[in-house]
Amino acid sequence: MKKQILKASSEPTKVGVLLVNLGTPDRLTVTSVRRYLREFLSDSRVINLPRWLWLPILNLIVLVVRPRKSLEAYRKVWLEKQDQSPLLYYTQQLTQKLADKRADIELAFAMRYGQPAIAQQIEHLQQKGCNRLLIVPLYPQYSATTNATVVDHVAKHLKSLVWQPTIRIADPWFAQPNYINALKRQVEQAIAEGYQPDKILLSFHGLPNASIDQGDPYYYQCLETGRLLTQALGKNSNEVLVTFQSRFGPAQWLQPYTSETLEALPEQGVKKLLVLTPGFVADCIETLEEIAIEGAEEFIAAGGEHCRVLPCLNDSELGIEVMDAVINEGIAGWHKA
Ligand SMILES: C=CC1=C(C)c2cc3[nH]c(cc4nc(cc5[nH]c(cc1n2)c(C)c5CCC(=O)O)C(CCC(=O)O)=C4C)c(C)c3C=C
Ligand SMILES: [Fe+2]
Ligand SMILES: [Fe+2]
Repeated sequence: MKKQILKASSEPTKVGVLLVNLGTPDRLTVTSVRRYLREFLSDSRVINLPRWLWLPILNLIVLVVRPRKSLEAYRKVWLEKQDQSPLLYYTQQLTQKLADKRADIELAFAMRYGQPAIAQQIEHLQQKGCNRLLIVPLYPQYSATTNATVVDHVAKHLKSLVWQPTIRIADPWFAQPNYINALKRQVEQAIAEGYQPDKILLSFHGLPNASIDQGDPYYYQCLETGRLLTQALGKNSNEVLVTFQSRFGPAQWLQPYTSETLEALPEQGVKKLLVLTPGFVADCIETLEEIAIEGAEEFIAAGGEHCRVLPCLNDSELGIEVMDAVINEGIAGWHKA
């Protein structure tokens, strides 16, 4: 036994990077959507209500009503050829392209809810010889509902290990010049292609106001991304709006709400709109169905003429550059000579 530890500890140290996204249904079935929603919405980092109150609501109402409704939304954006949800596909592609670019590190991805599981992927990286791990929650802006639950889950797995890898958690990159510049270049490209919007709208995933009151910095990090992008584009806060989408449940969430704004803008003379969803690394049901399909329809129905929704950075060149910089910052000092 001792011998084995000695042998292992004299082996060179490899760096592993684990990208962690939210999670998504495996298949286009009610059962699969229900399983995913059950795991996601049972997380007390996501729904911060007493369990005795929330679990009956979840099991008797939400998991009865919502899976069918969500399935219809997933059906509209499901990637037929791959038979995968967009979130899984783009996360996989991003990981693959980063791995192709980076021979110096081992890369893998996991999902916080569902497959591939965090524990399984940490084990996989350890088997590849990595005893230094950078965990990258795939969210530019930090929230306890997304980032902290990843860290909780990693820690839960580490608790079962005798020889734990050394762990680092990547910083959120809401203000990183590479990220702001990538968003700026996306906007500039749309304009260069001849699309001259009256306004630009940045729609971030929402959060209950109560989370912010409890100290979650998410709102301020979204506003900072918005401010820096506005500045980089040489525009003002009347030309670039920040709104919040995907409200869930009856509580007050961050405002202004995206859908109310989309409905109000045409009346204010905004006929041509450019929309970005900079809080999402990869396109998913929230960007493709809620914004690019439903949101655009709401804008047109309210009298708007054109609503162009840009894709997330996904596995584009710009997206790879952003994540490459996040990784470099995260593993600084871990590089071997
Ligand atoms: C981008 C960051 C995200 C934050 C912050 C976030 C908080 C948050 N979300 C819910 C409830 C739901 N979110 C859902 C989907 C979803 N959420 C994010 C990201 C953030 N969520 C992504 C990337 C996705 C898409 C997943 C996909 O498969 O494409 C859903 C499910 C959608 C549906 O079934 O209709 C719910 C529900 C809460 C309550 C919350 C913070 C309190
Ligand atoms: Fe969400
Ligand atoms: Fe949604």
